[in-house]
Amino acid sequence: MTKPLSLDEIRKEITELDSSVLKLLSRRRELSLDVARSKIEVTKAVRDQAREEALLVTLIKKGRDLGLDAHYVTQIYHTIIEDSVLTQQALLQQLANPENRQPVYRVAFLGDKGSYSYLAMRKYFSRICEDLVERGCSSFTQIIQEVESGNADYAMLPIENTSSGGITQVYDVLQHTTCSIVGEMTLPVEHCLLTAAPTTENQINTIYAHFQPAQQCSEYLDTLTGVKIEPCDSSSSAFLKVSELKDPHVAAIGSADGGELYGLTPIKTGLANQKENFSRFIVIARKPVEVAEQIPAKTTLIMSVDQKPGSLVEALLVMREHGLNMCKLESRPIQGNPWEEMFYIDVEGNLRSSNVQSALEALTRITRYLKVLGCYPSEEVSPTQVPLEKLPLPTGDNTEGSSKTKTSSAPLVSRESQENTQIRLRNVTIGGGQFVTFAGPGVIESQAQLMACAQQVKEHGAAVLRGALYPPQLNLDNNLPNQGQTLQLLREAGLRYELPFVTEVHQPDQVAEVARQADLLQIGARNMQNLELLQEVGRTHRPVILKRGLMASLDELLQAAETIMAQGNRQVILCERGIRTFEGAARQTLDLGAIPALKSMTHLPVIVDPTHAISDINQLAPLTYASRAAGADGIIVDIHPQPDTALSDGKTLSFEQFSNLMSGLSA
Ligand SMILES: O=C(O)C(=O)C[C@]1(C(=O)O)C=C[C@@H](O)C=C1
Repeated sequence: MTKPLSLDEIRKEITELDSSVLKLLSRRRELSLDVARSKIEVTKAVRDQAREEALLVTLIKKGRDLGLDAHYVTQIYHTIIEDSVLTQQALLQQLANPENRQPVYRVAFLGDKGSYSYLAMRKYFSRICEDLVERGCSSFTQIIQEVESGNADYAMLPIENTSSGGITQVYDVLQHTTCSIVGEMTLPVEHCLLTAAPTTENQINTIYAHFQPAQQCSEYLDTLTGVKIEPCDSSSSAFLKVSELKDPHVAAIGSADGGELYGLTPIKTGLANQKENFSRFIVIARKPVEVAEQIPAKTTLIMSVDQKPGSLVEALLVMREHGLNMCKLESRPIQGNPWEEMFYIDVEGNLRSSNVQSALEALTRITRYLKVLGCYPSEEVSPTQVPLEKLPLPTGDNTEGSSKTKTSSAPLVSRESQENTQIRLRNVTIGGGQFVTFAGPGVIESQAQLMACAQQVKEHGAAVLRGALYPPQLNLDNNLPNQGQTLQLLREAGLRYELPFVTEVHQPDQVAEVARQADLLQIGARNMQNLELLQEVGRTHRPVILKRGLMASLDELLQAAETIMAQGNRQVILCERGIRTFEGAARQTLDLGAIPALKSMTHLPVIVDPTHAISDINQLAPLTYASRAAGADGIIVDIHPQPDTALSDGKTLSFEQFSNLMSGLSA
């Protein structure tokens, strides 16, 4: 028998392997630069998602043969491809703007080392130059002045955040600057509570924070009592203050990476109101840049229009007439002209292109003021997803040619009112023709059980993680995670496996908190006619799965959907889950006929949950295929590492059975 390797020997081999991986990554980067050069001659776009998809399919297959799971391989290659795209874009931009090339740039930003602007600046310029001279500033006006006066080559300015919205002071300085926007980047912002001395959260009585992070964490801060919030002019000055005080009662809000530069340690993470908290930054320079044709470009305009009815609409219609997608519209008061607004508009398009040029000509004729703030490469590299079926069946469109039923007492849900509703959850579209699988434990029992299920969900190409929050039919004394813990577990699993997640709401007072964290809400069959719950869910912006009541007619289901939609939330997914009949073989009878019937009555997506309508788990796959054949947009299934011990009251698939089901769906 060979002697097992010692820890030192294993580590030596790991280090050698990692060095080889780095060499290969460096060679891959060189090759992507060659690809970029080859694309100049043929003016081919940098991004080729068909090629990415084919590559991912090959790599996932190869990975599986080597014992690597699909999620792991996909995650790594999303990062590698993103790097490849951004590296190619940086090269093409340099070639398109040779006069801007310098080994060292001077960059102005808010705060000092460790601020979010500092982290964004380091990340953005790492691809563009060899070194940076950092010019930390104490205000946005000072930052712009640094560039306008020639003290800095560039400025990095935060422009918007997914929790707190547009950064109005930055919009205001842009109204008067002579500089141009030449770039953008998005940074994930993970706010933490950081301290300099060993302590616990409940000992903290003072928190130092910049206004923006404090606003983005307002819901967390509102839960604290007797804690003083000390405003600072940047996150880095908050770090500095806390590092100087070294007091166990004092903390700062900021990023873990930034805090580390000041010797601070995070004692709590994930403080932001939104679970996915991102900030977008813009890069400013004295002169505009050209954007290479191979790169997706954005153009930012500011304009003011006449103070008469319809002026803004007329201006916006110009974008539509020229086929320009507008990805941002903000307004700010015009300084010095009370009640007059300046509109900031981002459109997807290159300033040099004929449609942007002719749109600008048309706008010049109908606006009072119009200025291009800049045209710059779009840095959004959305990850390519490999679809479950390489050739998806057009399941969502089975209603074509069917008579459009008028549901007169439910005008919002009626098929007459519009074409099929499609609901987007990150990269998943429900109701768009693809059959979507929702899978996960019926009842969340522990972190290990949920993580194991989430791993399977991802590995087998299901699109949404499901997990029940409160099992009302179970005794809650038995150490199950409570509502807060369950949401936290789902959030962790969703983040780790990049899966949107759905969970059930039972009472109106749960809705706001669940809607803050989950991607999708679910109303159970027994609550289908709970008016207050329907109305509360209708007031949120989260899509909702509405299950048909055990004894509800299709009209009653549609009335319930109408109640939700009447409150403003138009993102309703209907779910057939079996109804009570005289047949006692299973708890309920799946009404397959409801699928095409609903499809002819409403434009809303329809999914199926067969969990309670089978007497044996082997009946689940045939009903799933039948649901797809009948035109359903998706299926909900329960999975569990040990189905025999599952606390869920429905029939549950083992991982192996789930794997077989997913293979059947992709065949
Ligand atoms: O093959 C290409 O065309 C590339 O640009 C390379 C690459 C990659 O890194 O694999 C990068 C971007 C494209 O979207 C597709 C693939």
